[in-house]
Amino acid sequence: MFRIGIVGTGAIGKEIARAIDSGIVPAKLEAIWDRDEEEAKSFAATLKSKPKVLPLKELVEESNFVVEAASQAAVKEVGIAALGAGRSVMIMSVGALADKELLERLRSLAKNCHCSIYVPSGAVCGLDGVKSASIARIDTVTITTRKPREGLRGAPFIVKNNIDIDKITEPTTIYTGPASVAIKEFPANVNVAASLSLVGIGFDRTIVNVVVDPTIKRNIHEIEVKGEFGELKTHVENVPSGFNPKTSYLAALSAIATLKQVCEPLKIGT
Ligand SMILES: NC(=O)C1=CN([C@@H]2O[C@H](COP(=O)(O)OP(=O)(O)OC[C@H]3O[C@@H](n4cnc5c(N)ncnc54)[C@H](OP(=O)(O)O)[C@@H]3O)[C@@H](O)[C@H]2O)C=CC1
Ligand SMILES: O=C([O-])CC(=O)C(=O)O
Repeated sequence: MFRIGIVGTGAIGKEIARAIDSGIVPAKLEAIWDRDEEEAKSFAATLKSKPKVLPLKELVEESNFVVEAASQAAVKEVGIAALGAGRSVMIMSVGALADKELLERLRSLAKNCHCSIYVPSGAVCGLDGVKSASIARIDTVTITTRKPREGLRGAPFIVKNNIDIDKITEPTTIYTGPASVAIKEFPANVNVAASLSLVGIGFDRTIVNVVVDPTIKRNIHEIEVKGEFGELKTHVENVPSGFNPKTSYLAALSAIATLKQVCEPLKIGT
Protein backbone atom coordinates (compact mmCIF):
# COMPACT_ATOMS: atom_id res chain seq x y z
CA MET A 1 0.00 0.00 0.00
CA PHE A 2 1.33 3.46 -0.87
CA ARG A 3 1.82 5.72 2.15
CA ILE A 4 1.81 9.21 0.70
CA GLY A 5 3.44 12.31 2.14
CA ILE A 6 2.51 15.71 0.69
CA VAL A 7 4.77 18.76 0.91
CA GLY A 8 2.79 21.96 0.33
CA THR A 9 -0.85 22.08 1.33
CA GLY A 10 -2.09 24.94 -0.82
CA ALA A 11 -4.57 24.70 -3.69
CA ILE A 12 -3.14 21.50 -5.21
CA GLY A 13 -1.87 19.79 -2.04
CA LYS A 14 -5.25 20.12 -0.35
CA GLU A 15 -7.14 18.65 -3.34
CA ILE A 16 -4.72 15.73 -3.46
CA ALA A 17 -5.03 15.16 0.29
CA ARG A 18 -8.83 15.17 0.09
CA ALA A 19 -8.75 12.71 -2.84
CA ILE A 20 -6.61 10.26 -0.88
CA ASP A 21 -8.66 10.81 2.27
CA SER A 22 -11.90 10.05 0.46
CA GLY A 23 -10.57 6.90 -1.22
CA ILE A 24 -10.39 8.26 -4.81
CA VAL A 25 -6.69 7.34 -4.67
CA PRO A 26 -6.26 3.86 -3.15
CA ALA A 27 -3.47 4.83 -0.76
CA LYS A 28 -2.93 6.02 2.79
CA LEU A 29 -2.34 9.71 3.48
CA GLU A 30 0.52 9.30 5.92
CA ALA A 31 1.75 12.84 6.45
CA ILE A 32 1.55 16.40 5.20
CA TRP A 33 3.81 19.43 5.56
CA ASP A 34 3.58 23.13 4.77
CA ARG A 35 5.74 26.01 5.89
CA ASP A 36 2.59 27.32 7.51
CA GLU A 37 2.60 24.50 10.05
CA GLU A 38 -0.41 25.76 12.00
CA GLU A 39 -2.51 25.92 8.84
CA ALA A 40 -1.37 22.41 7.90
CA LYS A 41 -2.40 21.19 11.36
CA SER A 42 -5.87 22.68 11.11
CA PHE A 43 -6.25 21.22 7.63
CA ALA A 44 -5.09 17.78 8.82
CA ALA A 45 -7.76 17.91 11.52
CA THR A 46 -10.47 18.25 8.85
CA LEU A 47 -9.47 14.94 7.23
CA LYS A 48 -10.79 11.61 8.45
CA SER A 49 -7.40 9.90 8.06
CA LYS A 50 -5.84 12.49 10.42
CA PRO A 51 -2.42 12.54 8.69
CA LYS A 52 0.60 13.50 10.75
CA VAL A 53 2.04 16.97 10.21
CA LEU A 54 5.78 16.39 9.89
CA PRO A 55 8.75 18.39 8.60
CA LEU A 56 10.36 17.11 5.40
CA LYS A 57 12.88 14.66 6.90
CA GLU A 58 10.32 12.91 9.09
CA LEU A 59 7.67 13.03 6.38
CA VAL A 60 10.04 11.19 4.03
CA GLU A 61 10.86 8.60 6.70
CA GLU A 62 7.18 7.85 7.35
CA SER A 63 6.05 7.77 3.70
CA ASN A 64 6.94 5.60 0.73
CA PHE A 65 5.83 8.12 -1.93
CA VAL A 66 6.33 11.88 -1.70
CA VAL A 67 4.35 14.61 -3.46
CA GLU A 68 5.86 18.06 -4.02
CA ALA A 69 3.08 20.67 -4.36
CA ALA A 70 4.92 23.64 -2.85
CA SER A 71 7.13 25.81 -5.07
CA GLN A 72 9.99 25.61 -7.56
CA ALA A 73 12.39 26.43 -4.75
CA ALA A 74 11.18 23.38 -2.79
CA VAL A 75 11.77 20.87 -5.60
CA LYS A 76 15.50 20.43 -4.98
CA GLU A 77 15.12 19.84 -1.25
CA VAL A 78 12.08 17.58 -1.56
CA GLY A 79 13.39 15.67 -4.58
CA ILE A 80 16.79 14.96 -3.06
CA ALA A 81 15.35 14.03 0.36
CA ALA A 82 12.74 11.68 -1.13
CA LEU A 83 14.76 10.01 -3.87
CA GLY A 84 17.85 9.90 -1.66
CA ALA A 85 15.82 7.83 0.81
CA GLY A 86 14.45 5.56 -1.92
CA ARG A 87 11.00 7.13 -2.26
CA SER A 88 9.41 7.92 -5.62
CA VAL A 89 8.32 11.49 -5.99
CA MET A 90 5.66 13.43 -7.91
CA ILE A 91 6.63 16.99 -8.85
CA MET A 92 4.12 19.78 -9.50
CA SER A 93 6.53 22.76 -9.61
CA VAL A 94 7.94 21.40 -12.85
CA GLY A 95 9.68 24.63 -13.80
CA ALA A 96 12.45 23.72 -11.36
CA LEU A 97 13.44 20.93 -13.75
CA ALA A 98 14.63 23.52 -16.27
CA ASP A 99 17.79 23.42 -14.15
CA LYS A 100 19.68 20.72 -16.08
CA GLU A 101 22.02 19.96 -13.20
CA LEU A 102 19.11 19.40 -10.80
CA LEU A 103 17.23 17.30 -13.34
CA GLU A 104 20.27 15.07 -13.90
CA ARG A 105 20.87 14.76 -10.15
CA LEU A 106 17.27 13.72 -9.50
CA ARG A 107 17.31 11.32 -12.46
CA SER A 108 20.46 9.67 -11.22
CA LEU A 109 19.14 9.37 -7.64
CA ALA A 110 15.94 7.82 -9.03
CA LYS A 111 17.90 5.38 -11.17
CA ASN A 112 20.09 4.32 -8.27
CA CYS A 113 17.14 3.70 -5.94
CA HIS A 114 14.91 2.15 -8.65
CA CYS A 115 12.38 4.91 -7.94
CA SER A 116 10.48 7.17 -10.33
CA ILE A 117 9.92 10.88 -10.77
CA TYR A 118 6.33 11.55 -11.87
CA VAL A 119 5.39 14.77 -13.66
CA PRO A 120 1.63 15.02 -14.20
CA SER A 121 0.22 16.77 -17.30
CA GLY A 122 -0.95 19.49 -14.93
CA ALA A 123 -3.13 22.20 -16.38
CA VAL A 124 -2.53 21.36 -20.05
CA CYS A 125 -3.91 18.84 -22.49
CA GLY A 126 -2.03 17.08 -25.24
CA LEU A 127 1.21 15.95 -23.59
CA ASP A 128 0.33 12.38 -24.59
CA GLY A 129 0.43 13.38 -28.28
CA VAL A 130 3.59 15.46 -27.93
CA LYS A 131 5.30 12.57 -26.17
CA SER A 132 4.39 10.24 -29.04
CA ALA A 133 5.39 12.83 -31.64
CA SER A 134 8.80 13.33 -30.00
CA ILE A 135 9.83 9.82 -30.95
CA ALA A 136 10.17 11.26 -34.48
CA ARG A 137 11.31 14.78 -35.48
CA ILE A 138 9.49 17.77 -33.99
CA ASP A 139 10.08 21.13 -35.70
CA THR A 140 8.23 23.67 -33.55
CA VAL A 141 6.43 23.77 -30.18
CA THR A 142 4.50 26.82 -28.98
CA ILE A 143 2.36 27.29 -25.89
CA THR A 144 0.16 30.33 -25.39
CA THR A 145 -1.03 30.90 -21.84
CA ARG A 146 -3.86 33.41 -21.31
CA LYS A 147 -4.89 34.32 -17.83
CA PRO A 148 -7.05 36.98 -16.21
CA ARG A 149 -5.15 39.63 -14.23
CA GLU A 150 -5.40 37.68 -10.96
CA GLY A 151 -3.80 34.65 -12.61
CA LEU A 152 -0.61 36.60 -13.36
CA ARG A 153 -0.45 39.29 -10.69
CA GLY A 154 2.89 39.46 -8.87
CA ALA A 155 4.91 37.43 -11.42
CA PRO A 156 8.60 38.51 -11.38
CA PHE A 157 8.41 39.60 -15.05
CA ILE A 158 5.48 41.92 -14.30
CA VAL A 159 7.08 43.37 -11.19
CA LYS A 160 10.51 43.80 -12.81
CA ASN A 161 9.12 45.55 -15.87
CA ASN A 162 6.73 47.75 -13.84
CA ILE A 163 3.76 46.49 -15.83
CA ASP A 164 0.60 47.95 -14.30
CA ILE A 165 -1.64 44.95 -14.79
CA ASP A 166 -4.73 46.92 -13.72
CA LYS A 167 -4.27 49.28 -16.66
CA ILE A 168 -4.45 46.42 -19.18
CA THR A 169 -8.00 46.52 -20.55
CA GLU A 170 -7.72 44.22 -23.57
CA PRO A 171 -5.89 40.93 -24.29
CA THR A 172 -2.18 41.83 -24.31
CA THR A 173 0.81 39.59 -24.99
CA ILE A 174 3.35 40.59 -22.36
CA TYR A 175 5.96 37.89 -23.01
CA THR A 176 7.17 35.84 -25.97
CA GLY A 177 10.31 33.76 -25.59
CA PRO A 178 11.82 30.42 -24.69
CA ALA A 179 10.42 28.29 -21.88
CA SER A 180 13.84 28.36 -20.19
CA VAL A 181 13.32 32.09 -19.49
CA ALA A 182 9.51 32.02 -19.12
CA ILE A 183 9.65 29.58 -16.25
CA LYS A 184 11.88 31.94 -14.25
CA GLU A 185 9.84 35.03 -15.09
CA PHE A 186 6.48 33.35 -14.36
CA PRO A 187 7.37 30.61 -11.83
CA ALA A 188 3.82 30.18 -10.55
CA ASN A 189 2.10 30.57 -13.93
CA VAL A 190 3.76 28.49 -16.65
CA ASN A 191 4.94 25.23 -15.11
CA VAL A 192 2.90 23.75 -17.95
CA ALA A 193 5.53 25.09 -20.37
CA ALA A 194 8.14 23.11 -18.44
CA SER A 195 6.20 19.85 -18.72
CA LEU A 196 5.73 20.53 -22.43
CA SER A 197 9.48 21.22 -22.83
CA LEU A 198 10.37 17.99 -21.05
CA VAL A 199 8.23 15.82 -23.35
CA GLY A 200 8.92 17.80 -26.51
CA ILE A 201 12.04 19.58 -27.76
CA GLY A 202 13.47 21.08 -24.60
CA PHE A 203 13.35 24.38 -22.75
CA ASP A 204 15.27 26.48 -25.29
CA ARG A 205 13.22 25.54 -28.36
CA THR A 206 9.77 25.62 -26.74
CA ILE A 207 8.27 29.07 -27.32
CA VAL A 208 5.96 30.56 -24.70
CA ASN A 209 3.50 33.44 -25.15
CA VAL A 210 1.97 34.89 -21.99
CA VAL A 211 -1.18 36.93 -22.46
CA VAL A 212 -2.91 39.03 -19.79
CA ASP A 213 -6.57 38.85 -20.76
CA PRO A 214 -8.94 40.88 -18.57
CA THR A 215 -11.88 39.74 -20.74
CA ILE A 216 -11.72 36.10 -19.55
CA LYS A 217 -12.42 34.31 -16.29
CA ARG A 218 -10.54 31.09 -17.08
CA ASN A 219 -6.89 30.09 -17.48
CA ILE A 220 -6.48 29.15 -21.13
CA HIS A 221 -3.56 27.13 -22.49
CA GLU A 222 -3.09 26.46 -26.21
CA ILE A 223 -0.40 24.16 -27.55
CA GLU A 224 0.72 23.98 -31.19
CA VAL A 225 3.23 21.41 -32.38
CA LYS A 226 4.50 20.72 -35.90
CA GLY A 227 6.73 17.87 -36.91
CA GLU A 228 7.24 14.71 -38.91
CA PHE A 229 4.01 13.29 -37.44
CA GLY A 230 1.91 16.21 -38.75
CA GLU A 231 0.39 18.97 -36.61
CA LEU A 232 -1.25 19.05 -33.20
CA LYS A 233 -3.29 21.80 -31.54
CA THR A 234 -4.87 21.69 -28.11
CA HIS A 235 -6.97 24.28 -26.28
CA VAL A 236 -8.08 24.02 -22.67
CA GLU A 237 -10.15 26.57 -20.73
CA ASN A 238 -9.48 25.93 -17.08
CA VAL A 239 -11.58 26.94 -14.12
CA PRO A 240 -9.13 28.58 -11.67
CA SER A 241 -8.78 27.04 -8.23
CA GLY A 242 -10.97 28.82 -5.68
CA PHE A 243 -7.98 28.82 -3.35
CA ASN A 244 -5.31 30.15 -5.73
CA PRO A 245 -6.38 32.01 -8.94
CA LYS A 246 -3.00 31.35 -10.61
CA THR A 247 -3.62 27.62 -10.44
CA SER A 248 -6.20 25.75 -12.50
CA TYR A 249 -8.44 23.11 -10.96
CA LEU A 250 -7.36 20.70 -13.72
CA ALA A 251 -3.78 20.76 -12.38
CA ALA A 252 -4.96 19.23 -9.09
CA LEU A 253 -7.18 16.75 -10.92
CA SER A 254 -4.21 15.75 -13.07
CA ALA A 255 -2.10 15.14 -9.96
CA ILE A 256 -4.87 12.98 -8.48
CA ALA A 257 -5.24 11.03 -11.74
CA THR A 258 -1.47 10.44 -11.82
CA LEU A 259 -1.48 9.13 -8.25
CA LYS A 260 -4.39 6.82 -9.10
CA GLN A 261 -2.37 5.49 -12.02
CA VAL A 262 0.68 4.98 -9.79
CA CYS A 263 -1.41 2.99 -7.30
CA GLU A 264 -3.35 0.87 -9.79
CA PRO A 265 -2.13 -1.88 -12.09
CA LEU A 266 -3.98 -0.64 -15.21
CA LYS A 267 -2.08 2.19 -16.94
CA ILE A 268 -3.84 4.01 -19.80
CA GLY A 269 -2.47 6.65 -22.17
CA THR A 270 0.90 7.25 -23.77
N1 LIG B 1 2.34 21.50 -13.20
C1 LIG B 1 1.29 22.31 -13.36
O1 LIG B 1 0.56 22.24 -14.34
C2 LIG B 1 1.00 23.30 -12.32
C3 LIG B 1 1.89 23.53 -11.31
N2 LIG B 1 1.63 24.45 -10.36
C4 LIG B 1 2.64 24.62 -9.33
O2 LIG B 1 2.40 23.66 -8.30
C5 LIG B 1 2.82 24.19 -7.04
C6 LIG B 1 1.65 24.14 -6.05
O3 LIG B 1 0.60 24.95 -6.56
P1 LIG B 1 -0.53 25.52 -5.60
O4 LIG B 1 -1.02 24.47 -4.70
O5 LIG B 1 -1.47 26.25 -6.46
O6 LIG B 1 0.31 26.60 -4.75
P2 LIG B 1 -0.13 27.31 -3.41
O7 LIG B 1 0.68 28.55 -3.33
O8 LIG B 1 -1.60 27.39 -3.32
O9 LIG B 1 0.35 26.27 -2.29
C7 LIG B 1 1.68 25.95 -2.05
C8 LIG B 1 1.88 25.81 -0.56
O10 LIG B 1 3.18 25.26 -0.32
C9 LIG B 1 3.84 26.10 0.64
N3 LIG B 1 5.28 26.01 0.45
C10 LIG B 1 6.07 26.67 -0.42
N4 LIG B 1 7.34 26.28 -0.29
C11 LIG B 1 7.38 25.35 0.69
C12 LIG B 1 8.40 24.58 1.28
N5 LIG B 1 9.67 24.67 0.88
N6 LIG B 1 8.08 23.71 2.26
C13 LIG B 1 6.80 23.60 2.68
N7 LIG B 1 5.77 24.31 2.15
C14 LIG B 1 6.06 25.18 1.17
C15 LIG B 1 3.29 27.49 0.36
O11 LIG B 1 3.53 28.36 1.44
P3 LIG B 1 3.58 29.95 1.13
O12 LIG B 1 2.18 30.34 0.79
O13 LIG B 1 4.10 30.52 2.41
O14 LIG B 1 4.50 30.15 -0.03
C16 LIG B 1 1.81 27.16 0.17
O15 LIG B 1 1.13 27.01 1.37
C17 LIG B 1 3.30 25.63 -7.31
O16 LIG B 1 4.69 25.65 -7.51
C18 LIG B 1 2.60 25.98 -8.62
O17 LIG B 1 3.26 26.97 -9.36
C19 LIG B 1 0.45 25.14 -10.34
C20 LIG B 1 -0.47 24.94 -11.33
C21 LIG B 1 -0.25 24.06 -12.43
O1 LIG C 1 -2.68 26.13 -13.47
C1 LIG C 1 -2.38 26.66 -14.54
O2 LIG C 1 -3.24 27.09 -15.36
C2 LIG C 1 -0.97 26.73 -14.98
C3 LIG C 1 -0.03 27.16 -13.97
O3 LIG C 1 -0.31 27.91 -13.06
C4 LIG C 1 1.32 26.65 -14.10
O4 LIG C 1 1.58 25.88 -15.04
O5 LIG C 1 2.18 27.02 -13.28
